[in-house]
Amino acid sequence: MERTILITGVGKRIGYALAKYYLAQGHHVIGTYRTHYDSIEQLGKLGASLHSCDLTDPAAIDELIAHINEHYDRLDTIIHNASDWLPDTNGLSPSDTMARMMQIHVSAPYQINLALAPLLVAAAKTNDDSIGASNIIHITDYVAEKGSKKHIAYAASKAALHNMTLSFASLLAPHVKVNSIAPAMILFNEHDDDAYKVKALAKAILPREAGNNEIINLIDYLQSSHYVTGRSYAVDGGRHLK
Ligand SMILES: NC(=O)C1=CN([C@@H]2O[C@H](COP(=O)(O)OP(=O)(O)OC[C@H]3O[C@@H](n4cnc5c(N)ncnc54)[C@H](OP(=O)(O)O)[C@@H]3O)[C@@H](O)[C@H]2O)C=CC1
Ligand SMILES: Nc1nc2c(c(=O)[nH]1)N=C([C@H](O)[C@@H](O)CO)CN2
Repeated sequence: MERTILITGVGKRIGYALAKYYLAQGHHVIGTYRTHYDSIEQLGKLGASLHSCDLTDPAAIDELIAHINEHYDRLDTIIHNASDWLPDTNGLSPSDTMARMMQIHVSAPYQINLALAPLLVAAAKTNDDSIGASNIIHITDYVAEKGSKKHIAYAASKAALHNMTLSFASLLAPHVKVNSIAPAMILFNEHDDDAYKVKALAKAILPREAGNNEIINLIDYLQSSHYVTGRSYAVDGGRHLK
């Protein structure tokens, strides 16, 4: 069955991998991006519907929502992937840092979920029992439960994002399942040096750079489930046991 899947932040890394995967599986992908990389051209050639949307701009989010409501009568899955991993020492004031983190990771998903929930419900009501409910997936972070000395505002916003998983799961049942995915070491960044990599890998009892497929496979499972909602799934190499 072809799903219509909205993914935020498809320009690179996990979001780009998710978009490519679901396009290859024959689904219709609506992707949002901020920076127009070559990857956006690639996704367009693969059939994705792509929308520039800076999630710090509520008006841009309203435009995205209006477009989706005008052109679609159903949504099967929303994946809130877009994120800014902003350290506390970043040149902005503390209030601007926290406001930015809460806007991108909490306010934007909140605005999108409330506005597009009717499309998710509409899809679920047309699905036969083998497909079941629609899905919202919030990609949070291991630090939502642990905190972070260097990314306090980021971690707090990801914890708030998970709290919204609880609220939206209660609000939208039984037509929409809402779950969090809390990753740890999925992909290094290009600027990560060897010393950083050794330190980061040592934090887990399964010391590895997990890779995109850990997230893809879990999202496939969550979409296939008929009985999982309001939960967080850790993808973190057993960091809590170190
Ligand atoms: N990579 C990892 O190991 C881990 C990842 N995660 C989470 O997984 C998800 C994906 O991670 P990853 O692929 O590494 O993320 P990246 O930081 O590499 O990319 C995130 C995406 O979000 C977009 N984005 C950032 N700020 C904004 C904004 N203001 N408006 C719109 N889009 C924006 C980026 O666009 P642009 O390119 O324009 O900046 C980019 O496409 C995130 O939610 C992240 O927090 C959690 C733990 C570990
Ligand atoms: N938006 C992002 N969030 C996070 C990233 C990232 O690259 N972009 N990376 C991490 C780290 O991998 C961390 O989990 C391990 O050092 C966390 N969040």
